[in-house]
Amino acid sequence: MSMIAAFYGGKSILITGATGFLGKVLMEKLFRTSPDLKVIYVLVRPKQGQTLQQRVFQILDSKLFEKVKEVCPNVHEKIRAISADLNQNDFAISKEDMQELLSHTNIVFHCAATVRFDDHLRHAVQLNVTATQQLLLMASQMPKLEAFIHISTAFSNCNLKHIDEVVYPCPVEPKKIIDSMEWLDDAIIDEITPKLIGDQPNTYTYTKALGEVVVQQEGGNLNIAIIRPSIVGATWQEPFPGWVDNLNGPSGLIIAAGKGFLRSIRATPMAVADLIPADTVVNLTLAVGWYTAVHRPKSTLVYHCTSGNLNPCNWGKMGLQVLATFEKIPFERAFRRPNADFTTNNITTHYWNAVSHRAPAIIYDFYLRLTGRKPRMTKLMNRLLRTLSMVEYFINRSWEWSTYNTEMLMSALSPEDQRVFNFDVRQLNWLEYIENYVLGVKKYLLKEDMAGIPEAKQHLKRLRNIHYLFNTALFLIAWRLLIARSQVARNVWFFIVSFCYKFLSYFRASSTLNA
Ligand SMILES: CCCCCCCCCCCCCCCCCC(=O)SCCNC(=O)CCNC(=O)[C@H](O)C(C)(C)COP(=O)(O)OP(=O)(O)OC[C@H]1O[C@@H](n2cnc3c(N)ncnc32)[C@H](O)[C@@H]1OP(=O)(O)O
Ligand SMILES: NC(=O)C1=CN([C@@H]2O[C@H](COP(=O)(O)OP(=O)(O)OC[C@H]3O[C@@H](n4cnc5c(N)ncnc54)[C@H](OP(=O)(O)O)[C@@H]3O)[C@@H](O)[C@H]2O)C=CC1
Repeated sequence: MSMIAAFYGGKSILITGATGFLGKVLMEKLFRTSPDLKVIYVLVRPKQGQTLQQRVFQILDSKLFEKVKEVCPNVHEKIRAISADLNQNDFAISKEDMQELLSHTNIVFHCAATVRFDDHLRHAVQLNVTATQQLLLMASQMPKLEAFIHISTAFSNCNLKHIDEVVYPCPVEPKKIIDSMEWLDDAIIDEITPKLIGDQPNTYTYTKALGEVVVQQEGGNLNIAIIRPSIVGATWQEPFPGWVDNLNGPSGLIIAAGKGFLRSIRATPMAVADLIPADTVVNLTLAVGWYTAVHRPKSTLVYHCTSGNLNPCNWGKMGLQVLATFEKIPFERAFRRPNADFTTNNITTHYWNAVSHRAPAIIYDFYLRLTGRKPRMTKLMNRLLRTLSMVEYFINRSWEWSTYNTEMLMSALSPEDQRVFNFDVRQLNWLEYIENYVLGVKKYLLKEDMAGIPEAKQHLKRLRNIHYLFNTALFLIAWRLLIARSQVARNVWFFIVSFCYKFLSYFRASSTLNA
């Protein structure tokens, strides 16, 4: 019997960010392994004209939860959606709901965050710092609380090369930042943002670092742990391989490469691609929840959930495997044949951006205009280039994350828990994982049918022929222009033609003799 699964039985669990990528996988695993848990409270905001209930039921009715329905048929009754906006005071939670949360919650998993790299500092601070502070305040009023698990990111200190499982101090105290956001106007915030974030690449990593300091400073007597995942990718094994439902991290770029939009990417092939599957993160998170509640470590422990030091894979290997998978499992209606390449040089990056990204987009938009349709490719390409510029920082560097706490926890688990809540990334076969990832992107993100693969392959063959035809025509035109202008080119041309003629004459003569 799994001790961890048994621990969550009968518990009331509060999850923020349950409608997000990681939150959904976390809920799924909890319901599947501990179907006798009492209730999961999820803080949700109404969105896109859907009520809370509709949002939550839509998640429960998705493919991700198919296995849950078998072991926990009454899953709909065990989830309680609470209307909340983490940007508001007291999260805009009603008094009754707040009372219920405060008096019943046993475990808190704080996953909600803004994960956009370009978010305005005010918003990023509100969600990643102030909301964390408020949640801690709420947690301190929960008499039955056993553990508070905060999800951060391994990149919260990415200005360092070697990162230990400790909370690093920030140059400016989070409290001062929170206060200043209240009275500074947007223009001034824009102006001081680069100075404040210093050597951090964006407001996301900066505010996640501040959030950790808040957790450490304001955790009081709570039993707290911090989890730092690196780049969270599709699921490895559970509930099935390759599940992913948003474009963050590599997923959007895999689509862009598979559809033929992405041709070149400024990345260091030997840099470590520190991906970590979503189910691995969730298994560690649940194990940490159990350990923190049962063993009550004296200080706040930080757990790195990374792959680079235990089972490294680099961007070069990952890119090649992604491309190899497109051969077997192509995406439908590709714009061009998938053929993305890595470059490390600024000049070649600009060159390929102009030649392989912008020029085809402009030509295609021209064609769309000519045929009376709305141009859209340039806009899409600009968005892709913007995304590339945002992720460049992370794909041209390698980091070393120590994993003592994570390894300590692994050895503290029973063999059964090590199996059910496996977070040993050394067992991961990257080639298999990446293939399943690409397949998952096709199935769950693009919602493409496997039956369409032969047609997609045909389409790629047509694109290849068009490509050859286009290149041949381009070469002939260029050559024709050259021999019209240059005596040297003309001489070379006459030499080639006379050589071919002589060769043919010789061939014809020898075949006549043989006959
Ligand atoms: C050889 C091949 C190799 C390929 C593999 C290479 C892999 C490299 C991967 C590197 C990843 C590095 C990640 C580092 C993560 C750090 C760790 C964390 O904690 S970070 C935690 C993780 N956080 C992150 O990863 C956040 C990163 N993302 C961002 O910060 C922002 O998306 C942005 C600033 C990049 C673009 O902002 P903006 O231009 O304002 O665009 P919006 O977002 O507002 O979307 C507008 C519309 O476009 C749509 N769409 C969007 N992207 C794509 C796409 N790629 N495609 C297609 N469509 C896309 C989107 O659905 C939307 O549609 P609609 O709803 O309007 O219909
Ligand atoms: N994905 C990754 O690569 C990595 C993620 N992480 C961390 O993991 C955690 C989860 O990330 P992930 O699941 O990928 O992120 P998502 O963007 O998929 O999910 C974010 C969640 O936060 C919720 N949220 C955002 N704003 C509010 C708000 N104002 N009020 C209430 N809820 C809100 C979202 O709700 P809604 O659905 O309503 O928008 C959503 O449920 C984050 O803390 C992130 O920093 C760490 C490392 C890497």
